Amino acid sequence: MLMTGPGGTGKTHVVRAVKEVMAHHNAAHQLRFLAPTGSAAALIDGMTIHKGLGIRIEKANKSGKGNRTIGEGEDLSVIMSVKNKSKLREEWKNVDVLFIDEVSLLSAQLLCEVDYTLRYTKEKPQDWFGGVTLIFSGDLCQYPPVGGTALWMPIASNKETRTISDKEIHKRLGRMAWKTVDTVIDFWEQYRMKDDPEYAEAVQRLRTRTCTLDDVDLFNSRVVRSLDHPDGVDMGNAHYADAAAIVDTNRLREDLNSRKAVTNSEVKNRMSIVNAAQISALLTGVNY
Ligand SMILES: Nc1ncnc2c1ncn2[C@@H]1O[C@H](COP(=O)(O)OP(=O)(O)OP(=O)(O)O)[C@@H](O)[C@H]1O
Repeated sequence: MLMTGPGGTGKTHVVRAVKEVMAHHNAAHQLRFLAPTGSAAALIDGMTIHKGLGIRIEKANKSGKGNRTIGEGEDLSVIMSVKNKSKLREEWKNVDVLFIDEVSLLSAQLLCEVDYTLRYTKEKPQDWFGGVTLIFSGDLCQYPPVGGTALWMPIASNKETRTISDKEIHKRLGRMAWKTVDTVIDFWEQYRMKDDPEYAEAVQRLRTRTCTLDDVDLFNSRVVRSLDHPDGVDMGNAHYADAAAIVDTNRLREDLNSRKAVTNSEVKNRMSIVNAAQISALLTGVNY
């Protein structure tokens, strides 16, 4: 099943609600919640797909460019990797349903690995996803996967070749796995921007790449104030106390969040306390 619709229509909200209902009925162990990235996983209190299914990030063939000749009885499993096999079987033995959120970030190649891993883990090699029911949630108009092929991308017709790269095999199998989705639920009611219908309509046009020049003016009128944009929106203004800002770096996000926390504590006449964390592990190649 696929639950889809524009951002802010409540897809993640439903995923969270299902989780709570199942926990209430002591059936939480039958469901797993995964997402392609750490941030998306955190929103549903889940794990990344790689962690939840023990999929190694590096490939057996690191370049992905090496060619394999198909039809020589070669087993696909040799180019896949599943670690801690018995641990994985134990962890997944009671799981019947897997939710994957932010599906636009899921590549065909990774879906192929999810399918293979579940077949192996559930010991049902003949069944798609090892017989586990997959519920995808997300919006395919949003960000595509990094370094992989989007699930909606059609596969080019077979060029009568017997030589095919690992990456291509994964892509084709992932696309076939995606094609097993037979139920689509469309979300359309806007919750996140319900108090700002003008903005919601412009965002909807941005989603379908049909923005007007007025939309561009509207977006530009909402740029946060900075040295580059001295006339921009002042997030410290009480009018914008509940406004969400979209930023392009984690650093800027942290900066805005801490300023907002200080403003909120001043408005509510509360003291703000900053706890500095000390990094004890040495991470090579990372600058702080
Ligand atoms: N049925 C609902 N009733 C009340 N509030 C809701 C409902 N559904 C969603 N919301 C609220 O609307 C906001 C957006 O919801 P949510 O994050 O689930 O949307 P989404 O479709 O997953 O968006 P995105 O595609 O950007 O991840 C959240 O603050 C959520 O709490």
